[in-house]
Amino acid sequence: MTDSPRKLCRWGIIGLGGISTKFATSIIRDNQSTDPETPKHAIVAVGSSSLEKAQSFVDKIYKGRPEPFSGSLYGSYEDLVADPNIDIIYIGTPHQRHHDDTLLCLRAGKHVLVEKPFAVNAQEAQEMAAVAEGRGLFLMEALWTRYLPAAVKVRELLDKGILGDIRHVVADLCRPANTTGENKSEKHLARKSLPIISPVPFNADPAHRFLNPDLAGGALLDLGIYPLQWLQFILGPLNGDKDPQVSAHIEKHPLTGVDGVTSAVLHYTEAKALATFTTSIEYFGSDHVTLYGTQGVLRILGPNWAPTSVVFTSGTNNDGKEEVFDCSYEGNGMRFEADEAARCVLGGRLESLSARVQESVLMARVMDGIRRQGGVKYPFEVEIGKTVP
Ligand SMILES: NC(=O)C1=CN([C@@H]2O[C@H](COP(=O)(O)OP(=O)(O)OC[C@H]3O[C@@H](n4cnc5c(N)ncnc54)[C@H](OP(=O)(O)O)[C@@H]3O)[C@@H](O)[C@H]2O)C=CC1
Ligand SMILES: O=C1OC[C@@H](O)[C@H](O)[C@H]1O
Repeated sequence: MTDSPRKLCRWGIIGLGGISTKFATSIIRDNQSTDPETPKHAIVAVGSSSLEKAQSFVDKIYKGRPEPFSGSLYGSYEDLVADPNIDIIYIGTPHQRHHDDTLLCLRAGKHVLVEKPFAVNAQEAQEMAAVAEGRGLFLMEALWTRYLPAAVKVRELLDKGILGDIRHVVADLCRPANTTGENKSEKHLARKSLPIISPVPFNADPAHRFLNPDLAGGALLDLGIYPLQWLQFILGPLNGDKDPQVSAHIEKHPLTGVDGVTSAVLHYTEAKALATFTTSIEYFGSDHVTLYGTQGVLRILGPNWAPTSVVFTSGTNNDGKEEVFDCSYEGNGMRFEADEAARCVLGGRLESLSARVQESVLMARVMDGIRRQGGVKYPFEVEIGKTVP
């Protein structure tokens, strides 16, 4: 008896900046899954603002590879979505484009994996969900963290009930948006001139997507989504899919007025648990997740977008036995989410159970609520949470 060959998932990629480079590198270079149920990945098309950029993207990704790029290059997203050889499109554009780019792909009949945050507000998120559902297409927010070994371990431990009742979860993520320093990604000029509210004490470029209101910059949508998705991952299932109640404050960034420091308390009323998070693009701060239960404490360590270990302390006094779970992995970790999207698409499933579309809509609603309380509206919104039609 011969084994049946592994299926092949054929990817198209649009928006060829920093994260698309990491994603593409991971799916073709990182150690691939050996699970016979997980398809192999092939990049069959890349679409960019110019053909030259598409060419230099594949030159970079395939440099030193035994196999050359044999797919198609497109100088526009519209051309790429018409390619009949694509199974699924990965969207790596900035926040404010996720809605339009997702609809472009879905309306061309393509399944979609769209970068985080799913959309800039719940109105956009709901429309994306409705179009995917109406056309029977797969749609997933690229919450890559949820597919990493640490998240799989956390789910396993929680399902065993090791914490007793979870009463409180703390998850923060604070990193300075030093856009001319080491975490610089591609810079793009603002399409409008931006008001300079006051000088800031570090090298921050107001046109960069971290800070640019036209690109829905700010801490909440870029970094805050990570702690928020952890809180949802942990408490959402215990809350009967109901929205948590939110109380939030925002300190605006002095340079452009996007959210610079944002804190929220979330009350998961059905779960009878509280959760708190702070996110910032102004300073370097805590990036762990801690779960406090009646029978112990669970710490998820490492930047919480990509944790590499989980530590459980049993007992009711934080004095019990400590158990450390190593959850490290090879490569940059993006291929785990790609594996899941590929399994879904080739298996005929319309969403991933670990990142359901309605949960992305819920998180967009929560973030709208936080921005309403903090008074942060993007220039393209008629009011907070409502994009100009
Ligand atoms: N999962 C993760 O770990 C990470 C996720 N992200 C997410 O990925 C997305 C992109 O971030 P990142 O890769 O850092 O951004 P970059 O600025 O590096 O790249 C974005 C790309 O989008 C395209 N684009 C289309 N319209 C615009 C526009 N108006 N302004 C700028 N770029 C535009 C460009 O590609 P082209 O010219 O080819 O069309 C550009 O290269 C964001 O949603 C971000 O939150 C970012 C970093 C890490
Ligand atoms: O998603 C992200 O994770 C890594 C960060 O450096 C980046 O700003 C953010 O977009």
